[in-house]
Amino acid sequence: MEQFVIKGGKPLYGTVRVQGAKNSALPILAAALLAGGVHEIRDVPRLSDIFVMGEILKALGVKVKKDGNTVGLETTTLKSSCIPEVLMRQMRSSIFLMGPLLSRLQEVSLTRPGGCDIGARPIDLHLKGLASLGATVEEKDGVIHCFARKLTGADIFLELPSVGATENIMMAAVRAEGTTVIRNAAREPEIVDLQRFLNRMGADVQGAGSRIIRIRGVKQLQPVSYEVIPDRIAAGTLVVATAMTGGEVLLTHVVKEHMESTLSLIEKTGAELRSEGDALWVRGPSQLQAVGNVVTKPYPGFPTDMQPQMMALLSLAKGENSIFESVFEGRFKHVQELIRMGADLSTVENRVEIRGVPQLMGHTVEATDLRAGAALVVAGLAASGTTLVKGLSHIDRGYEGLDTTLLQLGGQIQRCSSRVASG
Ligand SMILES: CC(=O)N[C@H]1[C@@H](OP(=O)(O)OP(=O)(O)OC[C@H]2O[C@@H](n3ccc(=O)[nH]c3=O)[C@H](O)[C@@H]2O)O[C@H](CO)[C@@H](O)[C@@H]1O
Ligand SMILES: C=C(OP(=O)(O)O)C(=O)O
Repeated sequence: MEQFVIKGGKPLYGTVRVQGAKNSALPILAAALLAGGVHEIRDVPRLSDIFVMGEILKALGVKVKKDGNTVGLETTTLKSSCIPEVLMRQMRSSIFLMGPLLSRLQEVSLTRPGGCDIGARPIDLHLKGLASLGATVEEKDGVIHCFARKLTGADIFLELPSVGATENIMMAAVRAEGTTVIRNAAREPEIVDLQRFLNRMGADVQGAGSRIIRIRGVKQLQPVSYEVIPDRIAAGTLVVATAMTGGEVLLTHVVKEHMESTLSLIEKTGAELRSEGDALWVRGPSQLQAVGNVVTKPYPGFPTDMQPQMMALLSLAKGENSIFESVFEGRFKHVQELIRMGADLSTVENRVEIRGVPQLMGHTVEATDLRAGAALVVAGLAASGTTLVKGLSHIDRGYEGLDTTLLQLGGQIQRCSSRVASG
């Protein structure tokens, strides 16, 4: 087992390029199945979730070729519509294969997806959406079998603006007969990126980024070469780390407009931010200030994927804050770990009250999910003494070489096997 050994208290300085977006790359790799031929997807971050997506695609018959951050897919050879359970369990994003397989092969068999333990994360909206397009959905002994000789456009209202359900329905609808309208659609930038990718392949999708998405079915799609957008959560995590350590960092490959809610909160803590083109300059304050109540919301609200990192930051802010988690009911597993590091936090249902402390202290802590892990790393960078962060498999799901990136910025972080670190 590996862990990070972090010697805290050193401000981050330097320039770093932000990775491509995990949450764009995963649905786009799945969407490539919609068109037979050779696709090239660029700026794909090297993450364990991307590796798993590659393994699933291979298991379905696709030829996958990786060269650095470029993934080549030969999808003509797609032959299976059955996703192995062992791979389904490894991540939530395995669910993205449903829409494309149903569209291309008229059927898909899979089990419920795995992923981070941050809540129940049902898939009812995905299944209802596909059923509205004419698919029959049957579940027996834990296996979901979904089939449709023909998919037909429909008017679909999502009870919640689910990111994954919006994307799955978009992918299933692009080759359906007629027009599909998704109402109360999620508006995340990654949905706009998926629309751009689908349209580049020849689809007719309009409205992503707004509450209503219209998809006019087309007969044929072509393979394409495409570059995914920058990762707004990876960028936000580095901004938080800079602000917490009182450092000064220039991030490149950033779309600032995708980060408005995160950046406006971080600015309120006293950090200075300036942007030009795709560059974002951050300087941390000598003392972080409280911002009041923070509530996670679907985009354009403050993202749940930044909540744990923001909690680490506010733990050091002068005054009192609270964070209300409105998206996932179980996304507070980092709270106990931050308390071990000296944070003054108390939880009441889905709200955490944060009373700022002058200093966090190094401790041995465990990442229980991806962003909880990111929060513990940024806390460790700012803390006095040494922090050991266990559970790196969670962090590696979403950050490409987080340790290498932080080392490049002068952070004192090392990836070690637990035996070496404790011996
Ligand atoms: C790969 C990817 O893009 N992952 C992101 C995506 O996850 P994901 O697409 O899984 O998240 P959703 O937007 O679907 O989930 C939002 C809420 O809807 C609920 N829900 C969802 C689907 C469903 O069928 N039924 C249902 O009740 C969920 O339990 C949750 O409470 O959006 C989340 C919310 O921004 C982010 O944290 C994840 O990083
Ligand atoms: C929860 C996350 O991702 P996923 O939906 O892939 O589990 C995340 O990126 O923080």
